[in-house]
Amino acid sequence: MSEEVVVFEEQHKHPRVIIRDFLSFHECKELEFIHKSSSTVGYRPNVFSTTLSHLIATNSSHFIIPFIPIRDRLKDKVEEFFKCEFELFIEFTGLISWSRGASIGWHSDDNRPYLEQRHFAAVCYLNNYGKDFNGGLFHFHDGEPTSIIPMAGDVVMYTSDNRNIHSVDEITDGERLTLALWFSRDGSHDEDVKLVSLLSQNLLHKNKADSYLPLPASSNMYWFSPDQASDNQFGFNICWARLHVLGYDIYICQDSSCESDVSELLLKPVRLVRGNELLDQEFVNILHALQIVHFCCWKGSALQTDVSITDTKVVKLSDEQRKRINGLKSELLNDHNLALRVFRSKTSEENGYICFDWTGIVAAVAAWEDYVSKLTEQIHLQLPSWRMHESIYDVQLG
Ligand SMILES: O=C(O)CCC(=O)C(=O)O
Ligand SMILES: [Fe+2]
Repeated sequence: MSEEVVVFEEQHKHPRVIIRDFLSFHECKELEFIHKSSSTVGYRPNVFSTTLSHLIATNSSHFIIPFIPIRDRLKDKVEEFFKCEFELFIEFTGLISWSRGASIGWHSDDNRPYLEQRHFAAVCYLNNYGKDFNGGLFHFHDGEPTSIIPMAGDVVMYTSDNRNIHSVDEITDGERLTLALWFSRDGSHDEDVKLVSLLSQNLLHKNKADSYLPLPASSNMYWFSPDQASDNQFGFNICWARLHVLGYDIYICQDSSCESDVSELLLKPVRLVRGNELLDQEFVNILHALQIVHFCCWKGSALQTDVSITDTKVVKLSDEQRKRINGLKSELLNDHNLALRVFRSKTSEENGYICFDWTGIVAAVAAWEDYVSKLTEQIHLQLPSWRMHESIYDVQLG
């Protein structure tokens, strides 16, 4: 599909552009996979985010690779459209999802002292209004267009100043996902410098073989509470909840009965459970299991065809194991209905209830390993050039 650039009258008064089909279906789905398996609770109520520095901090630096060509293309387009070639730096890159209850009133994106460096914004829509979520329309206060209906693959670019005051309606259902970037003319706010330094510290001393297994951040970063301002004990762990809405339970393998610290629990090996079936396959921690399940959702039927399944071992869950699962669930998912309201997808197909089969998960384990090891190889090949230039870009390796 080729992109279509939509420009509007009074460009000088309201510098903005929409590009339809800027991202491919594959790019949207890959970023959705990364977000749903790596996000943390965000900076505002009912918002979740995945930043590049968070990916590095959780041993998932390789997930930066799919962002790189997209960032390059976005920066080129912003510079071309707003006529500032070679002048911009990327200030922030992040995947941001909003679920039921999230909204933002009229604002410009540079409206706080600590945001003054933001000169341009690019918001890419990764899923669809009406299908994946309801509510969440984008509005400009003045000029054309007055509203934007988010559609996967489209991007809106605008200056961050008060010529582009905008708002987003409250999400009423589902989860609205975007890739948001801000650009600055001020090189001291270049996020690449910071990211390259983090990558260097994280990757240089690591054993390549296990460098792609995820490592959870502190547990409060995954704790959703209805009232985020207070240290509310009600709510849920978002990793557990994302698996729960897809029909899975988590069995924590080592004896965790005396474990009171949730952070410790998140670091333990886990197994996946569905109904009274336990898959006889250990994942290093809950994030690892979450990645496999979302990888399976992403790849779907494409997985089964090229992997032969001979050793799918499923055992019956014992009463003792069920008791332990329920005990942990009452702690980590103490508001079950809230979790469903926040994460339940609008389409039951995506919730994985149709044609569920353990062989899909087993196939996903092998295919995921192949996928992440290739990304890891890429990051090790490109990092020396990034270090040299203090910039993250698509290195053409001859
Ligand atoms: O997600 C959108 O459509 C815009 C979000 C926004 O305005 C912001 O994060 O400042
Ligand atoms: Fe905004």
